[in-house]
Amino acid sequence: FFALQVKIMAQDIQVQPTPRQITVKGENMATPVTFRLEGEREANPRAVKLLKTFLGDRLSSKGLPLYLGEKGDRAVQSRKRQIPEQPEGYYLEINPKGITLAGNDERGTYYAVRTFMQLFRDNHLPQVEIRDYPDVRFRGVVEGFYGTPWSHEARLRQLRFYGENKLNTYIYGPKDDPYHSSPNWRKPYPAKDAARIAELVKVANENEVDFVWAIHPGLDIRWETSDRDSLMAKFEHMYDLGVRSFAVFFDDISGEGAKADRQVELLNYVDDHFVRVKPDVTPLIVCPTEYNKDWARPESGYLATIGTKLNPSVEVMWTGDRVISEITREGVEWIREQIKRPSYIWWNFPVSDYVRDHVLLGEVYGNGKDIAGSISGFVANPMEWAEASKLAIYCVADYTWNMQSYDRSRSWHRAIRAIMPENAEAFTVFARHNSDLGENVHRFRREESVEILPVAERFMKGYQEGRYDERDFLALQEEFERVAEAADLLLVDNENEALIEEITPWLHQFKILGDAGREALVMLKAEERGDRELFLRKYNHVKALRKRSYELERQFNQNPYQPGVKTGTTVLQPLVLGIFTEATERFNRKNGMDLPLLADYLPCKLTTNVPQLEHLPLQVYPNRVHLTPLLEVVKWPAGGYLQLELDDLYRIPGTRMNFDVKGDLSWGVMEVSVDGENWQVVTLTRDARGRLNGKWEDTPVKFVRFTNSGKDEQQVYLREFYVVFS
Ligand SMILES: CCCCCN1[C@H](CO)[C@@H](O)[C@H](O)[C@@H]1CC(=O)NC
Repeated sequence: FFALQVKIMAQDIQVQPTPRQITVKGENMATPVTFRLEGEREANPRAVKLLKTFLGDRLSSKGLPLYLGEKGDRAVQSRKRQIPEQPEGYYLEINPKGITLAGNDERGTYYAVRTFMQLFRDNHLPQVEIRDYPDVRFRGVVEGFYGTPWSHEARLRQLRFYGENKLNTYIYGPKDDPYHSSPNWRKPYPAKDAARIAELVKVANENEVDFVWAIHPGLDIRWETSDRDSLMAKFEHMYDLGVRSFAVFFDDISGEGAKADRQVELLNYVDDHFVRVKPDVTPLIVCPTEYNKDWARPESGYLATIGTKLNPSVEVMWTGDRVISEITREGVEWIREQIKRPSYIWWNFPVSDYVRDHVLLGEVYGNGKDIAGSISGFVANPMEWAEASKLAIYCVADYTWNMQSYDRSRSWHRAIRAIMPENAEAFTVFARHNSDLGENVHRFRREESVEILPVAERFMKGYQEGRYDERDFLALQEEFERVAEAADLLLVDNENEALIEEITPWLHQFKILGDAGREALVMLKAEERGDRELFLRKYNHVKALRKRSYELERQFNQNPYQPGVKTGTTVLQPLVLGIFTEATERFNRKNGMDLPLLADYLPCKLTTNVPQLEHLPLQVYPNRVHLTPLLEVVKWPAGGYLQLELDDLYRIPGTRMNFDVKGDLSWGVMEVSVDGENWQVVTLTRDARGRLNGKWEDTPVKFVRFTNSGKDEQQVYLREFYVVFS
């Protein structure tokens, strides 16, 4: 019986991340009024500071002894053999005779204190022994996305969050910071920015987080000593600001900067003459140009060069089989062969810079639990929404510390309670329906609205076949009510204002979705009862809600890629539209009316034979359609075409393309057609900014296409491509 009881008690002891081994040694004990701290002179000063701040006036020269220190320190000598050998491992013991917080190294001691703080209750302490250490050596976040870099305050909050969750790495690499990338990577930061970096380093150290400063020189680096010296000088400048961990990113570049042997020569030089001569700099990290298997070209010999010529101590990053992909055992073993070392995973989730109208709040899943042996690091690339990214980051902390015990749902629920303790329920409802990305160029998808999906599918099928289960109807009604409630509760929440500020546009959209869902269900019942007056009232209400939704889309989160605010796109939005459409069509038939359906605006079909454009989502507005711009270079083969087919005949008062091409664009031809057979050429003029503009005011047309009519493949950036209709 006792063993069972002990087991139960071990489970209700919540430590984050999940420790490797907890042994309950007896009943809970009363929390001592005071503690006598032993070992503070030798122990990790950051651990001492954290513990003393936490215990405050419970510290005294009398009271229960609390032994703190690293393996080899006198204070924890008697427990030396209990301390795990692994880096950052620790041993924690609480019993009526005393408390021991002993690290295998300084960071281990710090983590023992963090665990102790989580176990602490004012009136009782569990009698436990914990032996714990992380699976993955380097764990954390790479701020490596395109878009608005995180604010200084957001970064400070992140670093404290990492300290609480035993993440030990933050890589600073925002693509849109001109001093990280071109054109100013050669220049020192202006004083104000430099001071902020120095403060980040200080706070990172306090939280036992390595602040890794990354440089992204590849867009315009010249393989000469002058640029090598510029890079060394910049690293010295960052060293003077307190940075002790460095990275060089060669991702998302082409041309000269992408040459493997040149990159390796530079990296080995930096490793030999900077990293290894400084007394306290951690191993250099590189992000290779071929950073995923999909982009790896064995014939280029790029990875082979990295594997055979790059100093073995340099860490090599990897995003998996594709730019955005789940990390599998097979995948990490493949790359390990190529680069002759474990890979340092750069996981492109929850980054959303290619689906900017979505927030990604879903569970962290799909990565192997058996990959720890083949990787040296695992850092997540987050969204530009720092607070909202904490949900996934919390789960990554859990997963990378103790893979075998990682439970995606338990971790996700704990993450929500950690981030929104008061409104955990409301935030859970919101996060459940804001997790998928929708159609996107990387074709990476996540589950969404998992619980309600079977009910929604069963109900819609039943409704269309003329009989549905009333219980399903009520379940959907309840869900839409929860959606509306959650939105309002979160909009007035003040426990995490920074988070609410980030997601407010999505909360407004979520409220509209909840209201529209409830009203569409009332429409359905009114139609069944033949209550014309009520039906028309609710019909008009849903249309008004739809219009408000589109207005929000154009007011918030405007960016040149995926402007707007999408929520519940995978299940709830289609469900509302489906109910509204079916009810309205029935009403029209029964009453000889022709109430228009929700103008989903100008449905427009894209067809193309350019591989990278095949799954491009369209941004459709009442009289315009935009192609989603792409971050990566598009290889447009000779004869490659892109065609838009409209639902009717329209004039085209304007069309614009920006391919960010300095050179000749005569290979590009734009044509229009009424029937998709006979085409007329549209005259294109190039404006001062190199954009191609055209229009077609003659006979209305149904098709627009753009073709590479030259004989060579063209490499362009799809910065902007839209067509206006009238
Ligand atoms: C132009 C390359 C498109 C891939 C860009 N990926 C991410 C996803 O959009 C982006 O956030 C990040 O900068 C990045 C580059 C990358 O993954 N490097 C290892």
